Amino acid sequence: MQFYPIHINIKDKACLVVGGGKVAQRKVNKLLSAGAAVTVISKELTPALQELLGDNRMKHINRCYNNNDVVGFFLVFAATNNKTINQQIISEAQKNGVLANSVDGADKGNFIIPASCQVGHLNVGITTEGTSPALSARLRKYLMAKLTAVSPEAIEQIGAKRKQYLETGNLACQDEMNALIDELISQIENYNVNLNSI
Ligand SMILES: C[C@@]1(CC(=O)O)C2=NC(=C\c3[nH]c(c(CCC(=O)O)c3CC(=O)O)Cc3[nH]c(c(CC(=O)O)c3CCC(=O)O)/C=C3\N/C(=C\2)[C@@H](CCC(=O)O)[C@]3(C)CC(=O)O)/[C@H]1CCC(=O)O
Ligand SMILES: NC(=O)c1ccc[n+]([C@@H]2O[C@H](COP(=O)([O-])OP(=O)(O)OC[C@H]3O[C@@H](n4cnc5c(N)ncnc54)[C@H](O)[C@@H]3O)[C@@H](O)[C@H]2O)c1
Repeated sequence: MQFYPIHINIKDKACLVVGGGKVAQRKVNKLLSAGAAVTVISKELTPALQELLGDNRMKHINRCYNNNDVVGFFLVFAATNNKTINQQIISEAQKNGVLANSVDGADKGNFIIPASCQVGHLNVGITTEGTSPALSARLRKYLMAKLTAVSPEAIEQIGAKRKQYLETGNLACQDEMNALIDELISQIENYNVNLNSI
C-alpha cells in the first residue's frame, strides 16, 4: 500500500480518540500539541490522561464506544485493545465519511501516524507504511539527536530570507537563503550522535 504524506491543520477541529490506554495517550498528546479539540471515550484513563482531564485540556465520555459515536468528528482514532471494536469504529467512520486511524495496523484505517520530530517550524515525519513502527521510532530518536545541532532561530532566519526574497525579488536574498540552508545542513552532518544513546 502507498500512503500520501500530508501535514494537516487540525487547530480547533473535533477529534475523537476511543480508548484510554498508553497508545491512546500518545495520540491525545500529539493532537493537543497541534491544537485539536479532543474527546476521549473510555471507561479507563491512564494517570497522564486523567491529569489532562483535570486541567480541562480534553473532554471525557466515561463509557464504552456506542454505535455511530464517530459521527460529526473531523478525525477518529480507534485506539482500544479490542480489535472487533476498533474494526467497528473504522467501518462506521468509513460509512460516515470520517477519516479514521486504527492502532491495529496500517491496512485497517485511512491514515497512519508517523513518528515525528520538531525543531521550530522544521517538522519531520517518518513512516514505514506500517512495516516497522519500531524502526520509525528509532529513526525519530536518531534525527531528534541530530537536530539538536539546529536552533529554531536558524529555521526562522531561513524563513525570513525567503520572505525577503519573495517580497523584493532580490536574487542576493535568494543566495543568502541558500547559504543559510547549506550551513544548516553541514551543521547537521557534522553533529556526531552516539548510537548507544538512542
Ligand atoms: C510511529 C508511532 C507514532 C504514534 O503512534 O504516535 C507509531 N507507533 C509507534 C510506536 C510503537 N508501535 C508499536 C510499539 C511496540 C512494539 C515495537 O516496538 O514494535 C511502539 C513503541 C512504543 O509503544 O513505545 C507496535 C505497533 N504499532 C502498530 C501495531 C499494529 C500493527 O501494525 O499490527 C503494533 C504492534 C502492536 C503489538 O503487537 O503490540 C501500528 C502502527 N504504529 C504506527 C505508529 C503506525 C505505523 C507507523 C509506521 O508506518 O512506521 C501504525 C500502523 C498505526 C498508527 O498507530 O497510526 C509510534 C512511535 C513513537 C515514537 O516516535 O517514539
Ligand atoms: N499503533 C501503535 O503504535 C501501537 C503500539 C503498541 C500497541 N498497539 C496496539 O494498540 C492496542 C492498545 O494498546 P494500549 O497499550 O493502549 O492498551 P491498554 O490495554 O493500555 O488500553 C486499552 C484501552 O482501551 C479501552 N477500551 C477497551 N474497550 C473499549 C471500548 N469498547 N470502548 C472504549 N474504550 C475501550 C480500555 O478501557 C483501555 O483504556 C493494543 O491492543 C496493541 O495491539 C498499537
